[in-house]
Amino acid sequence: MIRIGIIGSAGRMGKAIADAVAVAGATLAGGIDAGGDALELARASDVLVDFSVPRALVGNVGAAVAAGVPIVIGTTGLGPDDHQTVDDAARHVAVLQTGNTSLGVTLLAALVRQAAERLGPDWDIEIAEMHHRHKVDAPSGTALLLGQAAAEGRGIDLAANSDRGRDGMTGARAEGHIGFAALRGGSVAGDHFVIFAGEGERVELNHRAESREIFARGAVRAALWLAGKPAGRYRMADVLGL
Ligand SMILES: NC(=O)C1=CN([C@@H]2O[C@H](COP(=O)(O)OP(=O)(O)OC[C@H]3O[C@@H](n4cnc5c(N)ncnc54)[C@H](OP(=O)(O)O)[C@@H]3O)[C@@H](O)[C@H]2O)C=CC1
Ligand SMILES: O=C(O)C1=N[C@H](C(=O)O)C[C@H](O)C1
Repeated sequence: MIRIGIIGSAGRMGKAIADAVAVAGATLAGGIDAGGDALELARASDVLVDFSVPRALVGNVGAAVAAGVPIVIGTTGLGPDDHQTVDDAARHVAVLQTGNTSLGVTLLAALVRQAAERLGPDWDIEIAEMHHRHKVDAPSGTALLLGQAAAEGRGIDLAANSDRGRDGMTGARAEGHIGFAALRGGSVAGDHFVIFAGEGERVELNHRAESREIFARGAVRAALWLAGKPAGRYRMADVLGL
């Protein structure tokens, strides 16, 4: 049986993942939180699942590489340096990094890419998201993942064509940009809205998470799929065959 080690095990997602490991009939190798020994956990695991905080990424990925075990990274709020860290690690072990492990969002990203490509540059793209009051990063990892899908569909660079929050005298909308808006409140597990606004019509593609269970189930599915895979950077679409 495949042994899964959880980083961020006492957190909201860590607890949900532990439940999903049991449901999947896999073995829980253990879990750590702040101050825990990631290398010790990695050595006891066949695969690591990291849903913690961005500042722990370098140490967690380093432990995976040192122990030679694959790692699923679900932590969001990652910056360009973190993505470089992930790319470097993927030369040594199998790494799957994603802002959303759910089946629904993985499909949504494919639909968004297709819509952006087919509708063309005259359609403005806006991405809105709502999450629970405890969430610390914005825009959500999922919103950025969906923005990246839209940018790929359009053949543009997301970082150079984003509006991340408008306030005050912003001027008219920048042509071709992808806009992001973040709402926070209550216990919302994660809602995402991708709006294609054209002249006289709109196309809206949405996803609503009803609980964290969908992310946890997807994370465990990804971990079981990743265990034993050769080094490389993988995506949820690879796991789900989408
Ligand atoms: N990809 C996806 O599908 C999803 C991703 N997420 C992302 O997962 C992450 C966690 O979310 P959530 O569970 O809600 O957050 P929580 O704040 O509930 O949990 C985070 C956990 O990480 C632990 N932690 C903090 N620092 C470290 C460290 N240095 N090493 C190891 N563990 C550490 C915390 O422990 P302590 O209390 O000791 O500080 C805590 O238990 C977020 O980035 C979130 O956006 C969430 C849902 C789905
Ligand atoms: O912090 C959360 O809760 C979530 N984080 C992920 C994100 O940033 O997109 C995924 C999900 O939406 C829940």
